[in-house]
Amino acid sequence: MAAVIALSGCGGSSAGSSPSADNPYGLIEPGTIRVASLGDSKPYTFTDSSGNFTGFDVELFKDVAHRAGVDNVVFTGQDFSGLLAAVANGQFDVGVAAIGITDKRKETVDFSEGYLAGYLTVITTKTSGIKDVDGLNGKRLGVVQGTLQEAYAVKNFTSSQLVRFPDNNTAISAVNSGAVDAHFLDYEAAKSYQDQFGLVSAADIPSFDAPAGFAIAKNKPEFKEALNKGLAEAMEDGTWKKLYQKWFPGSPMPEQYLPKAEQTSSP
Ligand SMILES: NC(=O)CC[C@H](NC[C@@]1(O)OC[C@@H](O)[C@@H](O)[C@@H]1O)C(=O)O
Repeated sequence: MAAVIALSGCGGSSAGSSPSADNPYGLIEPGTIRVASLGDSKPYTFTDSSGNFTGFDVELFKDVAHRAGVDNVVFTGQDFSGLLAAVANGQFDVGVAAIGITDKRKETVDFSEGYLAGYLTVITTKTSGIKDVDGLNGKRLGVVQGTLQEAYAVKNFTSSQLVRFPDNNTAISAVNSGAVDAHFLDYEAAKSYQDQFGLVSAADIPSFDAPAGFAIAKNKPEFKEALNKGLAEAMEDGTWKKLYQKWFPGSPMPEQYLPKAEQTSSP
């Protein structure tokens, strides 16, 4: 006898609830923001030793949510490949995980304004002999399923054997065990794994055309507007800069997210 699972009536469209007076952002549960995130993309989004989610993206989102009037923010770890679908089908109100904004992804979800533009990085062991992207020819390259790295590698690293992983931790274990020769992930996460395991960077590929944004279900204009307003305030009052310096010390700082008075390049 198949168990009949009664879904708690949350009304509204399949992607969470429709906005109403007591639920202006159309959240699944009024007053709570449910966030789909990742546990192993340090320092963007990761779980610390007590299992709490933290990192640049996490702290920036919590700041923005506070500015939007919501302080009850619940993070859940996901595989990256299922994250956008889970937001699109209303399981979560938002995806926060250094998710690059692309037109392809906009077919599934909507995005806030961008809040972080950086690089995609190939990391490898000191003994692999891989010193640049040409060194990837004939080699086994790890990618996390569903990432921009996967899409880029399929298009550009056609002489490599791509090996798909559910997350960075399993991919890095494969690099360390020699099951793959290199892994392709985000710059700051790469730096974190390099420090942890003595790995080295072989290539940094700019991804400025796909800055990270908060992913939300389509047709949630009130929620999107509140997130964008909070992001703009956090950038203008220097909160963004403070978090960037905390989580990415020493990294070059993109100017476009600094207070207007500190932006030197012409508009
Ligand atoms: N957390 C992940 O594994 C996401 C991997 C990958 N992040 C790319 C990105 O959003 O990372 C932060 C910034 O460097 C962006 O420029 C970049 O596109 C993606 O969106 O597919």
